[in-house]
Amino acid sequence: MSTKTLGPVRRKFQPWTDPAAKPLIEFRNVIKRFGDFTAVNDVSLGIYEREFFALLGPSGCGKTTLMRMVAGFDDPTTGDVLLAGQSVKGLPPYSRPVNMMFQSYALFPHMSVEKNIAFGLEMDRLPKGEIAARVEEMLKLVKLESFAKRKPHQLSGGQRQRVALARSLAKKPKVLLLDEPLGALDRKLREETQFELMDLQMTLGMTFLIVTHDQEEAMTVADRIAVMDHGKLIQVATPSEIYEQPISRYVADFIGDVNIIEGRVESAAPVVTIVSEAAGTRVEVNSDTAVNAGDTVYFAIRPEKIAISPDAPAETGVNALSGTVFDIGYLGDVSVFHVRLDGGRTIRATVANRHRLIDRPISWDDRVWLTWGRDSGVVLTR
Ligand SMILES: Nc1ncnc2c1ncn2[C@@H]1O[C@H](COP(=O)(O)OP(=O)(O)OP(=O)(O)O)[C@@H](O)[C@H]1O
Repeated sequence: MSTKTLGPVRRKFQPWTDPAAKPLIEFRNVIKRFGDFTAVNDVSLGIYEREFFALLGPSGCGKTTLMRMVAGFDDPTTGDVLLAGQSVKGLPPYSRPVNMMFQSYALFPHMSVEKNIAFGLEMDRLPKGEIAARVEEMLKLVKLESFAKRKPHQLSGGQRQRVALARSLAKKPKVLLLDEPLGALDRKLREETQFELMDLQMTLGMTFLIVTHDQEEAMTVADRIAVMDHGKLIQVATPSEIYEQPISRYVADFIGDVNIIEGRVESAAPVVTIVSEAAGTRVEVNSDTAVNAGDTVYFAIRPEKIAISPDAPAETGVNALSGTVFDIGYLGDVSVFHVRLDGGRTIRATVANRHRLIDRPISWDDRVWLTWGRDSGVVLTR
């Protein structure tokens, strides 16, 4: 199975960078209030045909509400939602070219797998032959051909989830909305199903909008991610941009692990030099962030970008801090070293375990050096 981000076709798939491209789904200054509570706060966003788009954020940030307004279960209080350039405000769910698959999907327990998949098509009174052909196609797509006659209780959780997916795909909606679609699956199955979803989405050429609070899932499946907080879009970008160039501490912290060092800009050019009293250090960064001497800023660096060594660095021009190891988290593939700097604060550095760990070269209470280059971290102003 292939990941689409590696494919040559997918690599060029960036309609959001094309000023002539028209979004398939568009939110225009959407505000949604429930009483005096604002669940969605002035969201403007375009999602393009064939895009796999993820809404990511903590519980209650407004992800599902945003999606429900596409599906037609809710309408904006103000602003507009458009599908293919047409406002869908006021249109009932069944008149929209959209289908929504819920986490707590309700398969009909008394119906077989094939009946479940056929249900929507029968409601639409499609000819019998066409329904049979479509059901067969869907069963093949989700690899459940041999399970057609079973009832939902005779399936595993993952298989049930695939039936729900087949059911929501059967009507071939232009847009499929997935609300935590893999929530019920264990980690291994979840990861496999993520790749299946990506393959399906590519094969069918559909537009997928997924809601998740699992950042790894969003990073894996999505072409772009919107990180939300309190009803607002904080950053909308590709997974790698979100990870490598977060625009704020909130985003940096929400996606993956990060060390954040607060400091003051000592000089802004040609490299940004930050002095941090709390960390007892000076950091040099190549940065595009517009800052001025004297500004308070935050230096953010991912643990895997910090090298850890018992020896002081030989090179000049790298950032180097010394400290003492006070904790080591062994995660199998990587080890996370918690290092207390001489100034008192803690930095985490991750090391890939490329060899089987029998004796650790670095252990508890060891004195170590942490080093990184000028391009390894980012400067954040908020
Ligand atoms: N019908 C409603 N009436 C009142 N408040 C609502 C209603 N629907 C949602 N809310 C509130 O709006 C906010 C956003 O809810 P929403 O379901 O969009 O969050 P979410 O980001 O999807 O969260 P989760 O990850 O927990 O599903 C929440 O604070 C929720 O309590």
